Amino acid sequence: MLSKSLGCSYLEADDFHSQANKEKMSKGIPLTDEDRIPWLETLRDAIRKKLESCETVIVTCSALQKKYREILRCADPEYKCGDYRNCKLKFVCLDAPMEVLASRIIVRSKNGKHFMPVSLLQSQLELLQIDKAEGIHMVDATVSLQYILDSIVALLSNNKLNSM
Ligand SMILES: Nc1ncnc2c1ncn2[C@@H]1O[C@H](COP(=O)(O)OP(=O)(O)OP(=O)(O)O)[C@@H](O)[C@H]1O
Ligand SMILES: O=C(O)[C@H](O)[C@@H](O)[C@H](O)[C@H](O)CO
Repeated sequence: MLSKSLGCSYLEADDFHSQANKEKMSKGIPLTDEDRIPWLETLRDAIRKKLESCETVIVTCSALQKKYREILRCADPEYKCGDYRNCKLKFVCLDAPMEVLASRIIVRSKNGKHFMPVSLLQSQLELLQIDKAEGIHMVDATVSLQYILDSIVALLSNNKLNSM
């Protein structure tokens, strides 16, 4: 929705998972760093290609930990570790309480549309770690999709990302 509204390209991180990672998650087994690092590196390389051709790209990704986001930030060849403000990659966190996320995942898995079972939600939230210094904007994800879209477009057009 956001990429369409901006007229830019879009990458969904789940499309970069290996079959083995997807099978593991569908069995309710949380991924480890060993599983995640090659996945994040492949996604990083895909983002880098977009940046090299001066494209804007929207990426949706459960980049739960700072160290995972650091891998993605390296898609910007000029990124210097910790220099979040000057990094070309900007992060927005779609924030919702566990119960809301759980009910959405349950509906989605009932439709057979996704490999992610609700049993993995707890382990995902336990990993979620955001350092204030990263300047990541939290966007309320309990509201309508249109309102979420408008909030992110406003952050982008006011150049507010990374300026907390
Ligand atoms: N603001 C919203 N209001 C109502 N339903 C929503 C909203 N956002 C997402 N959903 C629903 O929640 C489910 C999960 O959304 P979606 O697949 O976009 O999440 P995601 O962030 O990509 O999740 P994951 O990281 O697990 O892939 C979908 O069925 C979607 O329709
Ligand atoms: O790092 C991980 O454990 C995975 O990337 C997960 O976060 C799922 O793929 C995602 O939540 C479902 O979309």
